[in-house]
Amino acid sequence: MCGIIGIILADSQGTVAHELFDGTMFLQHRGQDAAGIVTCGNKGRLYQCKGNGMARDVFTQQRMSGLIGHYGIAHLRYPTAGSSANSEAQPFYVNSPYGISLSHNGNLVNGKYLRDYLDKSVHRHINTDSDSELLLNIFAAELDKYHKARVNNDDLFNALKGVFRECRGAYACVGMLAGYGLIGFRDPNGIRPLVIGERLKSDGSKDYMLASESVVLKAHNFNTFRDILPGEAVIIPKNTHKPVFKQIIPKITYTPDIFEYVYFARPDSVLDGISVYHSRLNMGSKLADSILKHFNNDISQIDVVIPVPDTSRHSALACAVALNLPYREGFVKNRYIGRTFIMPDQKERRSSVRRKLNAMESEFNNKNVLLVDDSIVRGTTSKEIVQMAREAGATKVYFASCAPAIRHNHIYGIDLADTKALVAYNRTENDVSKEIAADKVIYQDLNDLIDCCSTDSIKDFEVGVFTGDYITGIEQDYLKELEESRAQNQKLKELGLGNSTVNSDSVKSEVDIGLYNSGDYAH
Ligand SMILES: O=P(O)(O)OC[C@H]1O[C@H](OP(=O)(O)OP(=O)(O)O)[C@H](O)[C@@H]1O
Ligand SMILES: NC(=O)CC[C@H](N)C(=O)O
Ligand SMILES: [Mg+2]
Repeated sequence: MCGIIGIILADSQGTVAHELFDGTMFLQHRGQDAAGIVTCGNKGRLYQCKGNGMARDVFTQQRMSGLIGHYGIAHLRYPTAGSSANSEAQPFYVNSPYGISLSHNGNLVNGKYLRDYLDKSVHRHINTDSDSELLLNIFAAELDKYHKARVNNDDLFNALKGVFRECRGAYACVGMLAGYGLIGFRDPNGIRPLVIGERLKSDGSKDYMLASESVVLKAHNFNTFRDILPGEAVIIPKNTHKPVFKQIIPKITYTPDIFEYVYFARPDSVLDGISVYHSRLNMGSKLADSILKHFNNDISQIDVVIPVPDTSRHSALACAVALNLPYREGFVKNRYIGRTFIMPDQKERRSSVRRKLNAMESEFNNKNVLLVDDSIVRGTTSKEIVQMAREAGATKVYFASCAPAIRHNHIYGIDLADTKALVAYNRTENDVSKEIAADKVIYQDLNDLIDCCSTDSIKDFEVGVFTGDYITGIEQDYLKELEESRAQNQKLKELGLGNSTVNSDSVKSEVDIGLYNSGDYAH
């Protein structure tokens, strides 16, 4: 899913890097693989610090001290295209034209076409397998068409029109044109989120921030904010320091990815006017209805509702209240282990569940427990958790999911390339119960989930992961190629070649050209 941030301060002598760094702390849950910041100094020079790792490890004090300038962008990466090579850490940069850097959240689904177009028609060199590098180069190629020494807002908006025309898929982006200012834009279906806010200063001037989630804005006192709309762009030039909004192309749909509400986003964010927290409470209450149905309205055989920390906590509580059953925190979460689902490989994910969650016997011993999680995806967590509940003495273990069964790829920003890895793939509910060794598995109904998130203005969501119908459609063979490339990356990683220098084109190397994309230059 990735997290993106852009900030421009009113004070042109100010330093933005600290706030960008602080902002990444609020979006770490969106990407744990790589982090990056690029700032722009007064002479229009860009300063960069990026590489693989969590934000706190990449942004050391020493590296941060070199990030000069009052505007800049940041990125937290959860790889969903290409590989997890250092060279694919974002923001990406191209020096021509004008010096552009870009942070992208989402996935393009017509990468093959874009790669071909960039190569054969506009002759731009692409150095990695990242779709974000393609997007940036499309933008650069569009801007190049004006053959101008200096561009203006209209040129930028027109170039974005070209981006919207060429790029298919999900993209919420913040970009920066060296010496010019900040840019933000969102795909015409509004699949991935992007919020803009302002912070009024005592002298009447304003700072501006763009971010994936409202929680970052609130935390930094950017109190007036709104969502960038599908197909809309904003430019905040450093000279005028006034945001200029433009609907670049008419919105096609307004269909945010429902998985933001199920799992991705922080509960204290409001995205597209929908409170993530409230949607999760709704999911818990609605799930109670399905549970009652499954038990023919007799839940006397359930003693206690227990959440699977972290994400399902609020839903599980609402579910327990609706069922009039006790709620207990039977699993203690180790706060030093990050999200397991977005870890890059399965072995790591599996062992992390046990390191992350520990069962308290007193809450399980001789009890029939109803475990509630936000979703069951590969089943890594649920399998382990059910077993832990039994080891802790549970008599019966029922497992309920706030999301419906996941049987399809998520193509807009979740690393779920291989459908066969999904525990519900080609399996019924009963099969899934057997697979995770639960006594019963209960899923939320899709229409109920949609109801939980709907508002007066947004009633449709991107739900392809549940239905296999994707809002943008996909390029022929896209899924097959995605599966193949992700499988190959996985194999290389298992062989320990993911970051090596072995002489093979398919190996992602630390020594991919480092001119603009190395993470280590700042040591
Ligand atoms: O079926 P799986 O493949 O295991 O995926 C689903 C699980 O992964 C996520 O937890 P995660 O540990 O990533 O994050 P959380 O702490 O926010 O719940 C999610 O909340 C589910 O618990
Ligand atoms: N999860 C995301 O948004 C990833 C962005 C981009 N597709 C990448 O893999 O770097
Ligand atoms: Mg979880």
